[in-house]
Amino acid sequence: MTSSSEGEILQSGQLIRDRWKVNKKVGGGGFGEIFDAFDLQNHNERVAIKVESSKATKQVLKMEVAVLRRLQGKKHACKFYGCGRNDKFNYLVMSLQGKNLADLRRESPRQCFSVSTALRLGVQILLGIKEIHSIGFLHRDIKPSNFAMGRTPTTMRVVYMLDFGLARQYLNAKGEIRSPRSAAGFRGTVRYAAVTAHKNKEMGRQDDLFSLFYMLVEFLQGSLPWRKIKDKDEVGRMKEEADFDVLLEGCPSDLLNIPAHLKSLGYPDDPDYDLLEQTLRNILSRMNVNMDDPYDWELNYENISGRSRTTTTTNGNVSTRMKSHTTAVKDRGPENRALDTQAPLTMGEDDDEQTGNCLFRCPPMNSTHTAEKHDDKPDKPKYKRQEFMRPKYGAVSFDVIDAVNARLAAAANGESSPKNNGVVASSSNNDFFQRIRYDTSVDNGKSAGNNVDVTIDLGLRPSRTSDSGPVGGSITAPGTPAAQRAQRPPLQAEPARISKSNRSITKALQNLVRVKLSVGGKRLPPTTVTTRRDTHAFADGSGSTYQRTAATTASKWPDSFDETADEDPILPIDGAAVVPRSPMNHRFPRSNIVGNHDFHDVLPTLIKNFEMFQKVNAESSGVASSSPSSQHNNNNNHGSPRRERRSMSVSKSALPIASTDSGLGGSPVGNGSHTSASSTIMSHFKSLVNSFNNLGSSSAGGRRRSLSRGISLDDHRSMANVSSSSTGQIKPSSTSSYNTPVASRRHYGSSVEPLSPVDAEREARRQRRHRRRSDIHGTSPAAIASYGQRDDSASPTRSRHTTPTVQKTIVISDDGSYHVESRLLNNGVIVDSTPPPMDDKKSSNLSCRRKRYQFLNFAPRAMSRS
Ligand SMILES: Nc1ncnc2c1ncn2[C@@H]1O[C@H](COP(=O)(O)OP(=O)(O)OP(=O)(O)O)[C@@H](O)[C@H]1O
Repeated sequence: MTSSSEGEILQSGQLIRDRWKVNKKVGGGGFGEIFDAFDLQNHNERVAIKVESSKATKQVLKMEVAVLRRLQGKKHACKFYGCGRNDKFNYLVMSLQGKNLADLRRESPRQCFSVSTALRLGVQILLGIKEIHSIGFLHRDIKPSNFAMGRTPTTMRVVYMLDFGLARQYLNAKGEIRSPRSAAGFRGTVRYAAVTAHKNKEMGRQDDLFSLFYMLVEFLQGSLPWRKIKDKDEVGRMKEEADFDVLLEGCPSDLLNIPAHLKSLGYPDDPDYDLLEQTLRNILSRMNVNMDDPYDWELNYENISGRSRTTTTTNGNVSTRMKSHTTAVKDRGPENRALDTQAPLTMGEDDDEQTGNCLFRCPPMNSTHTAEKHDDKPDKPKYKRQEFMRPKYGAVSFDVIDAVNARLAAAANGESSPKNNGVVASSSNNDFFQRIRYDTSVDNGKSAGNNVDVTIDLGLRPSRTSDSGPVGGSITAPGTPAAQRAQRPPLQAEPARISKSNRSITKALQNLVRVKLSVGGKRLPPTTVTTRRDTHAFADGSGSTYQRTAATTASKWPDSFDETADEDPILPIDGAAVVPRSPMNHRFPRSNIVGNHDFHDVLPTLIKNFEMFQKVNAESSGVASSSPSSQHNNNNNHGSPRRERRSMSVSKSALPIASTDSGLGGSPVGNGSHTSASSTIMSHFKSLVNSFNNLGSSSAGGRRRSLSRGISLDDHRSMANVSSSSTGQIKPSSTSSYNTPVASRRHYGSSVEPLSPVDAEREARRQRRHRRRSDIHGTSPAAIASYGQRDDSASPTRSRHTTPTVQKTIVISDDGSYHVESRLLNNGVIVDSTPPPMDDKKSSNLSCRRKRYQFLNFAPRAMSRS
């Protein structure tokens, strides 16, 4: 069989089952092509044949057949004539209808319908949806191009529902509601899909009706605010944050009842179809609209000013009113018709919208009965971007922002909750919390899927910098430039939302893949907070995740039409960019090792780290900390062995610290306090240095050789620094950082302070343990370095051919605080970065593998969950 044109399955004149003679193509969507044909056995009656290639990856016609058969006898369903398949295609023969509603709206000069037409269409569509729900199915792709007017004199004013390819049974054989899946792939068309679909949740009946609501808004306003947005998640966020008052500006306010009702419904709830219908009918009756009044197109779109068609009916324009769609359908040759139906692939199914035709605003209702004309003067675009949104940003994955900020606000306000381990931030911590900046972005990059990055900027500045106000966080919309980010208002912590945050954070963090830390504006490498499957992306039944740009996502046509099939795996369609998010192309494959960390695991650690910073800072200012631990530290004589050891260190490590700053933390420091501060800092340094040594020794033996081979240029430069510091003074360089090569770490450490016999013994024990473990597990830095370059599947032991280098940098801030950055370089490329633990006891207890991931100095509890 040859096609009449490339890509078409049928050709004009072709006979199917010796009964249907193909005339021409009248439509094409994502899943099939629709041909106009003659029924030779039925007085050449015109029929529509929907065909799909038997080779199509996505077979949906079987579902269509199943649903259409069940819908027979319903007012808004096409007549079913037959179906079949051969080795080339599957086909469904049904009654031929007229133009679809997307075409009809586009043909309107204002791209919108009058209120009369829009709401009467709305009533019919509502009833059509009610019909499909009544047979136990959801449509899941409610949109204007899936509704068409009849084409015969008796059907031309009836709306017909088309395209059941994405339908799903929500009732089982017993008529009970099927239990919802915890995660369902996105189905539908992005522009009209309900938020539920955007969230990949199981859709319910209310979601079909929500799509109807969006259709109505578009009918009335001429467009939807997200019509140009390509990103599905962004659209979802816009929908969730939409202010319906603004969305329906100038429309009958009763329409607000529709989303209000739908929002109150959950998956199993029965929508109140009558209430919705009544809402529409009430408006119509208030406007004195008759259901028999002509539709806009029957009046050739004359005088469409938003005024009720009732005025025009008095014009007696009966001939136009009764004009059949037959003509219109006939007029549309394949060259016009084939592609002007709703394209399934893009956000804007309307080509003209995509090419930037400006929007026209539907005149407000109160002008309906006035003589005021709106016809000639195009109104300004209905929606400016984001105008329609509420000023809060907390939708979809962005819940995490509110949640994080609320939690921080709670901590900063001194509230304690079990979730933050009872850690109460003192009022002196407020500065710290105010300076924590959360900056998120949804990354819809080519390979990363719908990940959410959260950058936590720990503004570790001395508290004296009170002039620096709170750092406003911002949300980065996916794919939007920084400029757009800047437009958005700073995130405000909202105590009122704390309880919601507590709930939503876990949910939101399901999508949270990476956390980036930056200290004092310096970005640390990303780490994973949670590695739960990314349910936010397009997930198929097999667990792999797809990214795609197609507007309509389809369910699979099972081999046998299994109505109880629980999964609707999606398949790539129509050349859409599909990137299976396999472990092989995950951008940060190794982050999976980290395990599932809840934010609540992270926060206490942050707070603890901060407390340590505070303590040092307070001591450096000569102010005794009021916290018991600080007092204890000051007393120097009692408490845990660790404290005692640290106290010992203090006495031994009273080395002068030369700093470019006038004093530690900028505070005037007297002799005593200077000693105390420097001692404490030195004790921390000692921990750090020990960590250096430990990691260096962990690369002993053959692997160590490979490490030392790879000292980079940076390393050599930094060795100069080190030698200059080996005089026993730690001298921050102009950048306040030291680069410490592997080969010199031990020397560097010794130069700071020799280990006590106890510490030396402990150290030796730990190194031995460390060596054993890293050899057994292949987690030596060399192995890790290589592993970091590979995908998940790469074996750590493939590291032999690489020349990894460990580069450590101590970054000392002006205020005396510091942190250590550790980088694993492979052939000069940073493959991993791991600040060593700040707590030497902890470090001695943790394996090399664990230490690698201690960006946040994760609490052992959190680590043990990985
Ligand atoms: N029975 C019919 N009579 C007349 N036109 C039809 C009929 N069925 C479909 N069409 C036209 O073909 C277009 C595409 O049909 P349909 O939606 O069934 O295909 P699809 O491949 O599922 O499209 P999409 O992916 O856009 O949903 C419709 O918008 C409509 O204009």
